Amino acid sequence: MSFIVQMNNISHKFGKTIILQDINLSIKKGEIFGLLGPSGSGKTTIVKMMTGILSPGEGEVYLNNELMPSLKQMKRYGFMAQSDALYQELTARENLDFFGSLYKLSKSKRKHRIQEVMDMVDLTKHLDQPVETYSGGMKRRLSLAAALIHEPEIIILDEPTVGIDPVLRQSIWQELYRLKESGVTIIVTTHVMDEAEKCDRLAMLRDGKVIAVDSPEHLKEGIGASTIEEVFLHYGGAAQ
Ligand SMILES: Nc1ncnc2c1ncn2[C@@H]1O[C@H](COP(=O)(O)OP(=O)(O)OP(=O)(O)O)[C@@H](O)[C@H]1O
Repeated sequence: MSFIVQMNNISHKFGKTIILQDINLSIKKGEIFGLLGPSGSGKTTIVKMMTGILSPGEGEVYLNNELMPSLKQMKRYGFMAQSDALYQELTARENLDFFGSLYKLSKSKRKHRIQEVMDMVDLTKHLDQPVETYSGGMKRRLSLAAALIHEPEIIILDEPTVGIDPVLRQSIWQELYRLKESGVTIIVTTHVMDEAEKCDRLAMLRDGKVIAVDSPEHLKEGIGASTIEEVFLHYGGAAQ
């Protein structure tokens, strides 16, 4: 089995506070891997380490068997952060063109990809509208489009559907399934149980520790639970 992302014995402190303790995670190519845990459990810190934005105090992160941070590997990621990193006064097209140029895509490639990713997130009609006129949900979808512009092999989404209505949430998940079908590995953080159910495998986090890792079905079967919430409570997690 080849793993696209590996985190080995990761521990981390901010000041004197221990934030992560002995994290070991192996993510398979082409799976949707969820990090589920309450606010402050360390999800964002973990994904920042995966992308190489943050170096762990102890332990190693490997992407495609290469030790992170590696500039070459960093380009293989698309990262959709919690707060939208968009230029409000620019149009969607200008924003995407800018992100595409950061990844050194040619002008014609950018033009082609802008059309493709905007189709994916159903925003083509709003391409030439300034982002400040977008609704919150539209901004989230545009952020997803921006994270996909360079055709990344791995996409990391930090709480992608926070503040998004159920219909849009569904459409973002449909998009994630389509990406998975095309071989993209998807890593998603969430504190929402029903979203966790949609992942192929799930790591449950509490206080900077991994308390369980498996598919949602196996996690439930293992303890005879009918919901992921029950599993989380069983392993010592807190309610949302
Ligand atoms: N730069 C920092 N300096 C000090 N403490 C930090 C820093 N970044 C995060 N923390 C702390 O680390 C802990 C884990 O934070 P993290 O953002 O990884 O959690 P999270 O699970 O993503 O939470 P949320 O769901 O609220 O985003 C929190 O207690 C947070 O206050």
